[in-house]
Amino acid sequence: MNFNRAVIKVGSALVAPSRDGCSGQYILAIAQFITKCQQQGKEIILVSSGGVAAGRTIIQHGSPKLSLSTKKAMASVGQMQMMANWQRFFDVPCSQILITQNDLADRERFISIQETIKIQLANGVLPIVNENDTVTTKALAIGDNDNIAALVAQACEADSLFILSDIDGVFTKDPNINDDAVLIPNIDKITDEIYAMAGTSRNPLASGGMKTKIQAAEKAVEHGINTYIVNGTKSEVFSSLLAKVNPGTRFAADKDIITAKKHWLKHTLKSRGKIKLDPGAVNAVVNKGASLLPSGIKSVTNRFKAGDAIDLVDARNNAVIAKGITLYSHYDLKRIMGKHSNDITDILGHDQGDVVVHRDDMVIL
Ligand SMILES: Nc1ncnc2c1ncn2[C@@H]1O[C@H](COP(=O)(O)OP(=O)(O)O)[C@@H](O)[C@H]1O
Ligand SMILES: N[C@@H](CCC(=O)OP(=O)(O)O)C(=O)O
Repeated sequence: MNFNRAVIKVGSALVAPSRDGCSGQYILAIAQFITKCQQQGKEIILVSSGGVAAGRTIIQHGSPKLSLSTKKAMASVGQMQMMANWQRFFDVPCSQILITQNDLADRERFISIQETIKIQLANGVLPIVNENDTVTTKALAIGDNDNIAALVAQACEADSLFILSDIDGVFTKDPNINDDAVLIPNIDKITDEIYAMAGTSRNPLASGGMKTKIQAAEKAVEHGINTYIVNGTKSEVFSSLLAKVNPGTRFAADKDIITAKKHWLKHTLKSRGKIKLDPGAVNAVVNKGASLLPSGIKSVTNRFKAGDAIDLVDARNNAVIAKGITLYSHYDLKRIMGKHSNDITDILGHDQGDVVVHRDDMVIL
């Protein structure tokens, strides 16, 4: 359980336990844990939820089910309260980093976030990240900080991710509604069976429940990041972590780490379209590690630009075999599909290179 750089994700229930403004009830023990880690020379990045719960008393609301705009208004005012609440427990300066899915999906912005965090860590700052709720739309929002925390852990090359919630870890079913639920201390492989155990949250101000925590763990372990889901309401949990004892559920990091870029491509970028490949192209891409040439493309679906992520589909059975970044738009691809690479310039009047999807910009699924 050794770690040098960790992302710690703190859920709404810990920041604002009564769902009405912030409290120090659980934050104090978490802040003490972070301080002890920092004193041992470890680097910590905090991902904190709780903006909506913290701002709930300030924005008027009628029904218990809040609209997206009301939640955004709460989040933006609650963010100030939440940051102030954290800062009062630290002597080190805290920084506020608000990000969206678009920021993480754009390679340049991803690198910008990465550089900012690294410089702050080198200067003894505690970065505190949350989703920028004001500017997100329903379609674009990652919508939960569990997944954001996994992506941040990847961006700042953390070796561990701690997801602190109001529950001891992953149980065989939701323990809040099933008395016979049993805690699973170690998960070596995240299977459909594990996902089937994970339910939603009963807290209307939280977003994901256990499902998004498992998704986050899957993203993180695949990137070589050990992930823990532990109970942040129990101060003894932090003594266990400092004593290198697992107090909750541990997901072991994948030994076969895929590169940062492929991880970003697979998990963060949304596919904008699909192209169907003939058997020769499928074989070349899947078995020979080749780039995709226009000659192997049989059809193009949806509208997309050069630089977008698209699905590569086996035309024989419609199975998605890979995801990659296309160097050509749907419009250009419709004109060069099935053609030899040497003919691209003649057909289009320009060319972006011989290949449609380069091997380095592709992940096999
Ligand atoms: N299999 C499961 N194991 C543990 N908790 C589960 C499970 N399925 C659903 N849950 C629920 O997930 C909740 C934690 O998620 P959530 O409320 O979103 O926390 P946070 O606000 O910390 O992100 C638990 O309180 C529990 O009710
Ligand atoms: N950006 C939102 C985070 C919502 C969220 O992910 O909540 P949770 O499931 O408690 O981690 C907020 O600050 O309230």
